[in-house]
Amino acid sequence: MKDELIELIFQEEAIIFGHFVLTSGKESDYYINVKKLITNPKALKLIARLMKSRVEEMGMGFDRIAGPELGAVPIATALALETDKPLIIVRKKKKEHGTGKQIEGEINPGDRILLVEDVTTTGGSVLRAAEILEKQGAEVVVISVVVDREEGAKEKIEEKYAFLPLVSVSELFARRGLVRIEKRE
Ligand SMILES: O=P(O)(O)OC[C@H]1O[C@H](OP(=O)(O)OP(=O)(O)O)[C@H](O)[C@@H]1O
Ligand SMILES: O=C(O)c1cc(=O)[nH]c(=O)[nH]1
Repeated sequence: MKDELIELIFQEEAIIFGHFVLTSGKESDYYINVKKLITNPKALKLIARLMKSRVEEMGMGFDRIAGPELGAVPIATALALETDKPLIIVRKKKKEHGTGKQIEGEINPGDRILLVEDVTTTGGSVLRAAEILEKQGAEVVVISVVVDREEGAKEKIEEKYAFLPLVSVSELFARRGLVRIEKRE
């Protein structure tokens, strides 16, 4: 399944080259456009199945699945359908009207959460979501991501949580026989 995902990433042109500014403000000469995968039913199903089997292999029990806006929402939804576990969506900021909520979905104190993300670079975005969930009494037990860019997220996340990337960027580059000149700061 993992090889199939790596193939799809190239087939769907979910890795592109050029000059990109990232969420963290860092700059990069490549970009993982996971949106290409999460809008493709075949790829989305594959991601959900792979995440489910990897989490099961770890033997990690969880009660709910959470995904931060935006990229993780389809992934968390597909995984909720695959596992029959309830879904939680974490907004980037509180809704400014209506319910005023930042979290959609129920959380009971002590609920064990599988938190998913599309891409991790510094890990800042997913760790912010984890903090928001924990303020509501949840316990984040594992963070799973489709592609980890290996730019510090793993080290930061593993200070507190189990981390489960489906694919790391070095595996993508190795598959294509590409050599990364250097990691940009
Ligand atoms: O690990 P980090 O350094 O925090 O970077 C990764 C984050 O950047 C992207 O989000 P983006 O802000 O592009 O949001 P989107 O999903 O709403 O497009 C991605 O979806 C992660 O959330
Ligand atoms: O760090 C980011 O913002 C980022 C990097 C990347 O490769 N893809 C993405 O969607 N976001």
